Amino acid sequence: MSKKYAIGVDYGTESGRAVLVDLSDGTEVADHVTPYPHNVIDEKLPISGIKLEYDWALQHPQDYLDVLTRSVPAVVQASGVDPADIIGLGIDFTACTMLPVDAQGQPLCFNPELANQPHSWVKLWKHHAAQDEANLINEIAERRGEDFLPRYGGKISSEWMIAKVWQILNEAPDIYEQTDRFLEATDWVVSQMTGASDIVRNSCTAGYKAIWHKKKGFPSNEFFKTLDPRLENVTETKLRGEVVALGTKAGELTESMAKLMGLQPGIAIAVGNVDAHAAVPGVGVVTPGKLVMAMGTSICHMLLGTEEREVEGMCGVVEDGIIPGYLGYEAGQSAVGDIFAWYVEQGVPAYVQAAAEQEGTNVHEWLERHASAYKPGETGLLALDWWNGNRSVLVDTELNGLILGYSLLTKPEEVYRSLLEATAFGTRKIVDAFHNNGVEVQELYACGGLPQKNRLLMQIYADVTNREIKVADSKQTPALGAAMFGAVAAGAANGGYDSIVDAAQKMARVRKDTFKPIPENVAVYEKLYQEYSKLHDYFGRGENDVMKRLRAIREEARH
Ligand SMILES: Nc1ncnc2c1ncn2[C@@H]1O[C@H](COP(=O)(O)OP(=O)(O)O)[C@@H](O)[C@H]1O
Ligand SMILES: O=C(CO)[C@@H](O)[C@@H](O)COP(=O)(O)O
Repeated sequence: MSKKYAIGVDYGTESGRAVLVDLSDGTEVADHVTPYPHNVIDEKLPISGIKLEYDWALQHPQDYLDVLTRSVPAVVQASGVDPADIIGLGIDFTACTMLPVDAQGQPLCFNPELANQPHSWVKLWKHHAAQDEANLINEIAERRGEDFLPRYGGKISSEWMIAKVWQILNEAPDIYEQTDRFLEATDWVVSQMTGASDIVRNSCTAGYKAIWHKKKGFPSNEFFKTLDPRLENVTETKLRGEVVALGTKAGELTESMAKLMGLQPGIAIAVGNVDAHAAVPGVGVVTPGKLVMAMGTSICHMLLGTEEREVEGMCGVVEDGIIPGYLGYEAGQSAVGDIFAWYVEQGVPAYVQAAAEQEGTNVHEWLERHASAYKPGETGLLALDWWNGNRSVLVDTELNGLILGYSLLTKPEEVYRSLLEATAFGTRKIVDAFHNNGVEVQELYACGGLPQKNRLLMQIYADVTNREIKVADSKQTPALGAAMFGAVAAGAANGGYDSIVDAAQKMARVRKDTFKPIPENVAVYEKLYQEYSKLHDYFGRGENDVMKRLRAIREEARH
């Protein structure tokens, strides 16, 4: 039999990338990135120019289709592989990235009559404007003693499906009415490839983002009715659809999409998946004790366990949510690379930019090099990494960033280093929350853009967590994982695999070089972490709500 291949498509925050993978050993034969033409829409709507409120983050669904019709043919062409040997395709996506669609499965924002309504567009995972709804969901769930709350670390996030759906109902009841279904973007894109009239939902986003449970289903109608009588039947109406397990074949590629994507019609299309979750088999992790960090604009922390434990502020624990047969745990930090990007774009003096340009390097690399000259603790700075709120363990999008310890002598590279360290302390909080609550974390695995870009960052993470970090060999780990799920959807009989464990064992690799904790650094960072924890609790657990008061004053000033 000739060699067989699968394609994985990874939908990130700013771009989508396709990778064509050799199924015999996981070699990434070709990859191609399509930046989203509309990127993150957070100021004004396309075409109408209507201004968006603070904390909004939308996307254009056409950008997702563009990735399929640009990046997929590009990898096929670059690889020289015969399309007849490409047997499956899987995708992974940011989540909860959701959209309202009509009865034909078309996004409401494609309708020219609705395109000027912000609520008809895709709400990106980092759309944080449904916090009021999330607060009420949590209050009511707690009052009613809903048993789902502990599975989500005690709090449902404003980033997730139910809060976003409720915000639409509250602020644009006409859009809510005209919505046939609310879909995760990952399920919508899959339906566009399979043409399935009966759209399927994947168990991963249903479980982590829409409070669905393998045995118990969604929360009761009674619960939704208490939230708002208009939501009583939402799970049977606008959230309806069969929920199917990861690795399942959602359907086959249609003739029309095959033509646009340069593939053969009829190949297996796997049900959608989440970027961070796909990355776990992508680095070869299929057993407990190994925390996978998908490190990019944000970090998602993924871990397998054998028992359901309650862990403060985790995003969720879902049976079979990552790898069948295990409980999949997720936690995360809402901004990591985004914080460094903010500093590089908004905080760096002109002389740094000029120096970087003169040396033919970028500003991140310049700052990393200069920050590396400092020893842990030497900057005298300490920061809280809440530039985009706190996802775990506090689950509060209304918290903000903080840097302490400035003096007239503070240098830009010292600030940069303090930001790298702050994100490492945030990760340590998550590692400790799992480990101290019975979900062991022995070693760390890193993938995503950051481990390839910043060695100082990775060494700081090893030192702060006092754990060895293995780095994925793949440059596109979530896409590799998605391709594995595509191969599983195709099945061994067609040259793919029968299980994700088989696929991961054959196709995933980590680099030889690892980041090991340096004992002197560990000791200093332990002291700094204790200080970080004090600040964390003081500003994050209600002792001083100054961050929330500042937000309220800002809102008043804006209106
Ligand atoms: N040298 C660097 N050091 C640290 N962060 C960097 C560096 N270069 C880029 N970044 C950050 O990496 C992030 C993008 O990560 P990447 O994994 O490529 O994207 P995504 O999260 O969208 O998948 C951006 O937030 C950017 O600020
Ligand atoms: O929240 C999740 C997964 O649950 C992510 O999709 C979200 O943090 C976005 O990830 P990226 O930073 O784009 O890699």
